[in-house]
Amino acid sequence: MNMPHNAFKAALTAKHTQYGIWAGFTSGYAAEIVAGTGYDWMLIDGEHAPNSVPSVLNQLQAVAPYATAPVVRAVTGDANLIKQLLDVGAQTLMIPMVETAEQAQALVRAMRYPPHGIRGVGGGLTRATRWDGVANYLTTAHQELCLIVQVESRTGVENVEAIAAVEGVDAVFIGPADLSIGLGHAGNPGHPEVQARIQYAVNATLAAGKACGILAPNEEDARRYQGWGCQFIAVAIDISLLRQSAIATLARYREPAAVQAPSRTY
Ligand SMILES: O=C(O)C(=O)C[C@H](O)[C@@H](O)CO
Repeated sequence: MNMPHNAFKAALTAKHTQYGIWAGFTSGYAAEIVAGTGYDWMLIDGEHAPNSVPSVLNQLQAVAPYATAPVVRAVTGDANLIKQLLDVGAQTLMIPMVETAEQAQALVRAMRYPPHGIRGVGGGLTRATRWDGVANYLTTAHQELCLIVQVESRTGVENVEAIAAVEGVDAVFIGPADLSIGLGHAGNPGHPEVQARIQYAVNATLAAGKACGILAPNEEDARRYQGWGCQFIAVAIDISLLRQSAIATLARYREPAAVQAPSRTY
């Protein structure tokens, strides 16, 4: 059996933007609905959605038949958690709040087998190897694995050149919500200081020859970041889409005062 192809990693060098959607429902059923809608990639969020390794596995299995590539965000860069997520078959990992090149190097090592890293061998127990069905998994796995580090703090942006330059880091993903609150502009990623740092981080990442991504559910933001050179942009969050649509539908029938105004992080 051949190694499953990582369509997300392959597309990072494509000329056209990869549009993604945040998947926060933690269920295979909901993830499959999202995967059937045609986005290039979807983010299974293990940081802020209440996911576990088994629930991530369930979603990876549910979306496997679809063209939408799953990206899994871990809650931390812990090497043991990374090992488990890779073993259940995640091929692209996003790790939040990376602030130094040393942290990025440790993440690369967590994703690679010795002598290049510290990943333990799960072998025939793991979905990643298709229970030992994939030939030469131990020596070729790294070719289809993809590491995205999140830069989303003042310190992270200060160190972004060094972070992006780390061999084995495939992409940098900017977190506008955390960056804005960290800079003292809670809920205001559009603040000029935040925007200046985002643009700086995008430029530095591209200059290092790495791909840059960002979350931008607001269309104007998404198009601006696209213009700055971001190659993969999450333009929607499934939970927000449901809530906004539910509110808008009810608003067509109820008095405006009786309908909740949606509040936004972005
Ligand atoms: O800082 C950000 O922006 C992110 O990292 C994304 C948020 O965590 C996202 O979950 C908000 O919905």
